[in-house]
Amino acid sequence: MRKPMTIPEIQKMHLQGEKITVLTAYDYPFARIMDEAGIDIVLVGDSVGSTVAGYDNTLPVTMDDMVYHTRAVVRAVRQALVVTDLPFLSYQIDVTEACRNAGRLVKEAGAQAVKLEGGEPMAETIAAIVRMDIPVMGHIGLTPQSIHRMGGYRVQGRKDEQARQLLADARAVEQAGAFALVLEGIPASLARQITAELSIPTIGIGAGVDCSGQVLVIHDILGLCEKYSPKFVKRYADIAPLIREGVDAYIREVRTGEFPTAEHSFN
Ligand SMILES: Nc1nc(=O)c2c([nH]1)NC[C@@H]1CN(c3ccc(C(=O)N[C@@H](CCC(=O)O)C(=O)O)cc3)CN21
Ligand SMILES: CC(C)C(=O)C(=O)O
Ligand SMILES: [Mg+2]
Repeated sequence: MRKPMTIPEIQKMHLQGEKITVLTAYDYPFARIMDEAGIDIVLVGDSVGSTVAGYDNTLPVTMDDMVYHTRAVVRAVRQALVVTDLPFLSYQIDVTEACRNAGRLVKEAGAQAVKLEGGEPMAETIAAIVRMDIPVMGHIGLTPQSIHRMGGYRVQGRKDEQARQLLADARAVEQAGAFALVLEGIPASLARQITAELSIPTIGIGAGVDCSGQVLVIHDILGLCEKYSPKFVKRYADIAPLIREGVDAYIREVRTGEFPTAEHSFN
């Protein structure tokens, strides 16, 4: 049996140069399947807003949403490390509120670590959460909670000045005590440079092959989210037609009286 994933185990993988695999999950059945497949980290992302709830972006997602989805995922996971996103407005107002909300995800929901978006300006917040012995994963580059500042989901760090800022952000997040850093939507060469500069692992999404690991949204790799098609998504399966096939057959059989038969009925 595989060893349960822990923060020290992630550090060991990184030291040994093993790629770290991360996928999002928001519910029991998906989490169960990817855990059994051997995923290293299950991320309960605030992308639950776009994938499951049908919002246009991640901003409406609440702390209660994240607690609910994390509890479902935690019940399913036996081996992987469970990390949960702090949603918009749960950590930006002040450090005290950030600490309380990070604590809720661990205490009420069972997350083993939390993730939050932002670089240098978030260093103090990251350090305070880490001081409570809650491991923090950073997230810089294309940070979806900054959609209105960015003016849409745009690749970040293409200009020299922005690239320098992202490198400073990455250093600040590491310095604050984060155990890993998500790099989203930045040029591959910049992600390679940041990964080389840091001693903590980087987890890329749209950040090229030279990150220490990769993360994608489960609905995207299975063809269940047609809303966005970012260049960085690879569709590994197309399950929407399978779902449609099952639903079509059910509707047809109920309408014709083919279902239920005696086999599905009680005497
Ligand atoms: N299902 C899902 N997958 C995600 O990856 C995801 C979410 N939801 N919700 C929150 C954000 C939104 N994300 C996105 C969405 C679209 C692009 C996108 O279309 N990017 C353009 C880049 C354009 C440019 O060059 O600046 C692309 O072509 O990939 C990127 C990230 C990532 N996150
Ligand atoms: C895509 C990952 C990094 C994320 O933040 C999310 O799923 O919310
Ligand atoms: Mg997120």
